[in-house]
Amino acid sequence: MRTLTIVSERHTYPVLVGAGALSQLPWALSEAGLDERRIAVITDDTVRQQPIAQELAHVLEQSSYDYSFVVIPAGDAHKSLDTAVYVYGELLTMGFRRGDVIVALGGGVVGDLAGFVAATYMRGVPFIQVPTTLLAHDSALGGKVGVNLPQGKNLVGAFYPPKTVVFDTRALLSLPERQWVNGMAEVIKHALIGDANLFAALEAQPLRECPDPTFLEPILADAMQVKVNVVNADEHEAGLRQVLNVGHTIGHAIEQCSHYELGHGEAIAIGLVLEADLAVMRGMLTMEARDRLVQLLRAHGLPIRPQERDFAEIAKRIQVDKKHGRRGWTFALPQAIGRVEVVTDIEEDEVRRVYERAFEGENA
Ligand SMILES: NC(=O)c1ccc[n+]([C@@H]2O[C@H](COP(=O)([O-])OP(=O)(O)OC[C@H]3O[C@@H](n4cnc5c(N)ncnc54)[C@H](O)[C@@H]3O)[C@@H](O)[C@H]2O)c1
Ligand SMILES: O=C(O)C(=O)C[C@@H](O)[C@H](O)[C@H](O)COP(=O)(O)O
Ligand SMILES: [Zn+2]
Repeated sequence: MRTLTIVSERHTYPVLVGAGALSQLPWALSEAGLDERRIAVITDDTVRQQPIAQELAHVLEQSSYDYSFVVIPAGDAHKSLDTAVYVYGELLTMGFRRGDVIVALGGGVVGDLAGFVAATYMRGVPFIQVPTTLLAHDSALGGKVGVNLPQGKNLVGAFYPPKTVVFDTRALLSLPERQWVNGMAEVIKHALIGDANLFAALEAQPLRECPDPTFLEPILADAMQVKVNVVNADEHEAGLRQVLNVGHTIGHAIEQCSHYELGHGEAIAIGLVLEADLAVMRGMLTMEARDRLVQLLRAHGLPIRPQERDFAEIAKRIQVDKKHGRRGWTFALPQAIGRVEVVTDIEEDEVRRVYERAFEGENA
């Protein structure tokens, strides 16, 4: 098992990663000063049926914790204020108090929503992330919590760090192949941002399915370390943290336009390609590096072309992205494999050009 450390303004917290990490949860609760608290485990109706949920219940029972499950419907369409209101109601019904603890058991949807509930219920209760998807190697770290609005992704939220993250990689054994691949998009994103060696290792041996834990752990830890380094330098996204958003300015718009038919990682893969095209058009990135990115995404079975033909629909959603200042649009664009830069003067017309070009010669 490996431990990474995140230094937040509120508190420093450990990220435990490895097969069997869940057995460390009572220790982690105790280290965070949360012994003998009441626990609400927020999860979704798919994760509730998985072995990892039974395992969590077993661990809590063994340590005599008083716990209850609060179950929400699976899927990004439910990462909403309506679902948060439902969860607040369930917590009130069970008499959940300020001193009690929320455990987010699930992928990024559960983590973001449960974290948002934790940040806001009675003005804030402690919470713990127990990620269960590969994609959540990203979402469980860094304290961004929130929900979507009909107008755009993650438009309401907070920076609210968990007390600890316990990532038991055995959870990934029940993940469907599509969800594995979905998570690989953010692993590739982390390699693109800050680890050219990881990028090359994935080129040499693509991970189309969950490998043996001894092989997976260092790869996962390297991807997570890229995020940890950025978050530790700029927790509240004053500047540098925007690099973690590469692929997302267009990707979020694509994700929402698909009405969440596309997974987050699938949409981000398409966004990464289009934003790499934009970087090439601006003379920031070589065509060779762009082609390596496209090949790596393809090798992992990720989509690389958008489906939504109406750029106006995409532009409407890009417009509400949280990164933009008052002048142009702000994008995080790749400069090289292992380096991303924030650009603040992107014109809508440039994005339209790369977007519409993606449909040219599509049947060739
Ligand atoms: N806060 C952040 O920093 C951050 C970072 C990246 C992504 N996100 C957010 O994360 C979300 C995407 O996360 P996701 O892809 O994990 O989606 P998700 O939580 O919807 O999980 C994907 C699917 O896998 C199922 N699932 C989860 N764990 C499983 C398991 N162990 N076995 C079987 N099925 C399982 C879920 O029920 C769901 O149907 C998006 O809303 C995105 O905006 C947030
Ligand atoms: O942690 C970050 O910062 C990220 O940008 C990670 C992204 O992968 C993630 O999807 C995040 O939720 C996007 O944040 P947002 O600020 O664009 O909503
Ligand atoms: Zn993301």
